[in-house]
Amino acid sequence: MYFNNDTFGSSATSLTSLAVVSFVILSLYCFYVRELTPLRNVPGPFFASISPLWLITRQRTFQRPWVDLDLHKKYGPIVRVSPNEVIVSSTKSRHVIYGPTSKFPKGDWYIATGSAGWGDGDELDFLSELDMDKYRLQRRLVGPAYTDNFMRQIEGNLDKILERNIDIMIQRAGRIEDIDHVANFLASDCLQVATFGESKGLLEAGVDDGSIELTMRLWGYMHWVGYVPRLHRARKWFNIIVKPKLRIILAMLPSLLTQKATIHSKPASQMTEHVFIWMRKRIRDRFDSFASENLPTQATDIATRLLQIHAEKPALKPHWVSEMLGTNFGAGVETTAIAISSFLDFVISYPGCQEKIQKEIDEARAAGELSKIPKQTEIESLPYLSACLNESKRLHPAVGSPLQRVVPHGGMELEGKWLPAGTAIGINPWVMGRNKSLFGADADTFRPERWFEMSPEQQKACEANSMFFGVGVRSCPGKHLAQAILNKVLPLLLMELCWSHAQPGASRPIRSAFMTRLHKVNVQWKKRKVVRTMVHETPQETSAETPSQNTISASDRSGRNVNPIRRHLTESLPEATKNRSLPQTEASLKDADEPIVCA
Ligand code: HEM
Repeated sequence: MYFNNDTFGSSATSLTSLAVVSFVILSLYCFYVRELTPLRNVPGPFFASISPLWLITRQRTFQRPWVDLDLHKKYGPIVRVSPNEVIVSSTKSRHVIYGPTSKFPKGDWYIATGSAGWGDGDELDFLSELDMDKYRLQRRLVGPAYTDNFMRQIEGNLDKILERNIDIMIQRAGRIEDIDHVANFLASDCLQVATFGESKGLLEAGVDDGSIELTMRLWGYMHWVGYVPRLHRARKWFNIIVKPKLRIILAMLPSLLTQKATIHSKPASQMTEHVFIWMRKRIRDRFDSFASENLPTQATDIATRLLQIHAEKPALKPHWVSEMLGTNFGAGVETTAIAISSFLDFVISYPGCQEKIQKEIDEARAAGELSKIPKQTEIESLPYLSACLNESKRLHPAVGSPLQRVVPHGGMELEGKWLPAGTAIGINPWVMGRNKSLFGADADTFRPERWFEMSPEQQKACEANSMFFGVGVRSCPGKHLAQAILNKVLPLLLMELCWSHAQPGASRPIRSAFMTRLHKVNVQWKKRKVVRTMVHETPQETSAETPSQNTISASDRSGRNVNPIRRHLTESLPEATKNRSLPQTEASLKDADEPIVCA
């Protein structure tokens, strides 16, 4: 082929013209989104204001909590993080966006957590649901299976698995373990027994059955694709073409492969089927029992309770029951595991903290206020442990990304800036948990003592602003379930075991993909030498009135305005123990003389 100089010349000219035109269009676009839209007055990084790519690349660092904290430090209480998105940090904004009278719907980010055309639109999928009438109906229907009272009805199931698991952990003392794995195994076993009354014994098997890996991968995808929801919606075509069974296999494939690799090093007896396959079988069994009217009248697990509700109120459709049961695992395991692991990590790291909690536990045991497998309500006899839990909840909430909402019709002014309708807006729970106006100048520090220094009003304000379980109408439906597990597991783990980091002095690395886990933090534990026997093991009476599940309560179960932490402050622990009139049984006298040390 023959080209003359004119051909080269004209194609070079047209390329140059194309580049110039593209540059001009891009510059005009940048100028428009940066300077002519109503968000132009909101401070923030330049690139964030012209393209969502800035935010997506930050998401891909898996360090979103630190990104948002740094942004607020640099730019103030309102920051533009994308052409159409801002984050805010004040308690006032929190009230406006998420409060009881809020009209802010969930943002498009949540589309990525939904099915993108998998189903027929009639699913129960709380996290991504936008139809508020349907949402309210579904929450009302499933509500009785998640109340604080019902959690006490299923407590026996939790006791059994915890008794077994703590024995296994004692046998494994001295091993180096990833704290995230151990916490996931514990949380998964607890949620299995709470849901179905039985567990496949993940902690005992000591291997990921694929569920931990799968959940991590799913969040790894959802947390960034949420910022390009069109991409997720495009999957609808994939879902239409590929049959549902094949889709499930494809979704599970990476975790099945990982599971195989892990399990090969284990004896065959320890092999364990994927939790989602296990779950589907249990759901089918329950429906079969239901069809043959073999359901027990007294529900001791959530599956039975939901089927009872379905029998009473057919508006709770069978597939909604299945989906809600699946939610216990999809939404419950990782979050509960994060709460367990971050609490333990803080307690190990804060000098003297573990010893102080253990002393408190021993004193409560000796006073007959704490069972060998702690009851949910007995957490009230552990004010210092509760204060530590409050600290870890505020400093390391499970969700580490802003809870995205949308400015409603008409727009509004917030933090002195005008935000047009449709602007995405949110507060990161990590940011609210470190709010200095609530927690003081040292809000970034883990210091449980702060909870003893607060007035009841201050404590109430901290409680009301907690975002640990989400906020308002869209707050977590599983909070009583999760809190019931935490109230039992945390005292038990410290009653029986002494914890330490495998590499002392190491930092606390996180991996945040909406769910914010500790990343590769290795721990060890030893059995504690002395675990006191309780004077009398009779379970405490349960009460309909319960303290708030978000943080420690400002009033006791009888309704008196007694803050257990303040009570703890006024009666210092040793004094409180001295004043208790302990029954002088042989066991209590013998225990009182023994030193409490870690083996
Ligand atoms: C310690 C454990 C848990 C923590 C820290 C936690 C935290 C949260 C948070 C922060 C939200 C709000 C998310 C948002 O607004 O985007 C939420 C929502 C949700 N949680 Fe939990 N959760 C826990 C356990 C559970 C359990 C056990 C279940 C099982 C039922 C559950 C089910 C859900 C569901 C379905 C939603 C969506 C609600 C909605 O969007 O309206 N969570 N959770």
